[in-house]
Amino acid sequence: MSGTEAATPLAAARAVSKRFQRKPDMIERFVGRLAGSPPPPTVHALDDVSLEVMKGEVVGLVGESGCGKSTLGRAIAGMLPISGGVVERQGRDIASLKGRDRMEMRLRTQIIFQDPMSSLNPRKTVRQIIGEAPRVHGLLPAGGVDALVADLLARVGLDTAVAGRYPHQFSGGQRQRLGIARALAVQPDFLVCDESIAALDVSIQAQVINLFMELKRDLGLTLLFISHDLSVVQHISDRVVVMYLGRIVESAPTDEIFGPEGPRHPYTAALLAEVPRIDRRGHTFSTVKGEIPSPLSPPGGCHFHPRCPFAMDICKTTRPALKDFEGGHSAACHLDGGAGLRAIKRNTSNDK
Ligand SMILES: Nc1ncnc2c1ncn2[C@@H]1O[C@H](COP(=O)(O)OP(=O)(O)OP(=O)(O)O)[C@@H](O)[C@H]1O
Repeated sequence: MSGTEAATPLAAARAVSKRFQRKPDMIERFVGRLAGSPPPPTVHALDDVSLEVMKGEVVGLVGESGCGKSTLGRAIAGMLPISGGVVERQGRDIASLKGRDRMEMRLRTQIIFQDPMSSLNPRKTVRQIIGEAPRVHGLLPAGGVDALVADLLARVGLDTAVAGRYPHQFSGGQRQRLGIARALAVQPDFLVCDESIAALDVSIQAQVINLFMELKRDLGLTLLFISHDLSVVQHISDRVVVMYLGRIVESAPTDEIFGPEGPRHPYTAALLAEVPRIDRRGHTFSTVKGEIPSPLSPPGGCHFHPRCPFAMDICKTTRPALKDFEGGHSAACHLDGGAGLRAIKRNTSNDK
């Protein structure tokens, strides 16, 4: 470094930034080095995923960390560009919409994140946080911001007197309620709840789940409920969708997947086996073995085959199609001619 030597990292950063201002060609040289390095590896966070959510439905989306749940939720909410395929709302491709139509469609899907603190502006009051988006988008009711804020606070179970407070003055559960109130302020009909209760104490989790159920009932909301916790998903969802390494491997009504017939895919069975339940003695096949493979180089054929206790040769080479069965159940598995675990379960119970 020429000229004055920077004494602290901050001073050094300032000095570098000044040099860039004086010599813009240095930026070009820096970019040139990056461009010459090998291209970064590509992760296909979603691989030929197709998900339909019906109006008023609660869909639980489960799977191990990194399988693509959040990516799918964000893509549905229009927060992430997708490299192929479409996201449709009532038959309309949301990417094809322009101007006001596009904005209205975006507002109709809102995401509730895991950590409300990181998505609530700490410098703004509750009134500002809740009132901002509806004001910007011309969605304020006749009574103005105050009426809207009071209505939403009451709806999420908070005292209307807290409108002048800041996010740090609330507990974790209360902040999540604020996050929900802010989402509701733009009148969505579809909420993507991305691990929305994962950071809360168990007793608070139950309260927030009940709030989601009340909102669904009272406002006719549709929910995509992303969670690691299968017992929560069982409680809240009408349908369970299971993802593994960017693919949907099973989708079924909750009653069926948690009922006596159980899942058709060994991965779902392994996930379920890890949920402690007193009524499932003799129902457990295996627990999921080993680490989830790197999404940078997923295994060929069925991505789950290296961990599957029932893997066959075909599983190593051929991707199983997601096959539809009666009752709205679908699974992607080569077992039992594509019927999944059912034959093995039947044989196991006959042997007893
Ligand atoms: N911004 C990003 N840049 C690069 N890779 C990403 C990005 N976001 C996600 N990924 C990758 O995409 C894959 C899917 O990630 P995603 O967060 O959707 O999974 P997830 O199932 O929601 O995991 P978790 O339960 O841990 O949140 C992972 O391999 C992840 O590393």
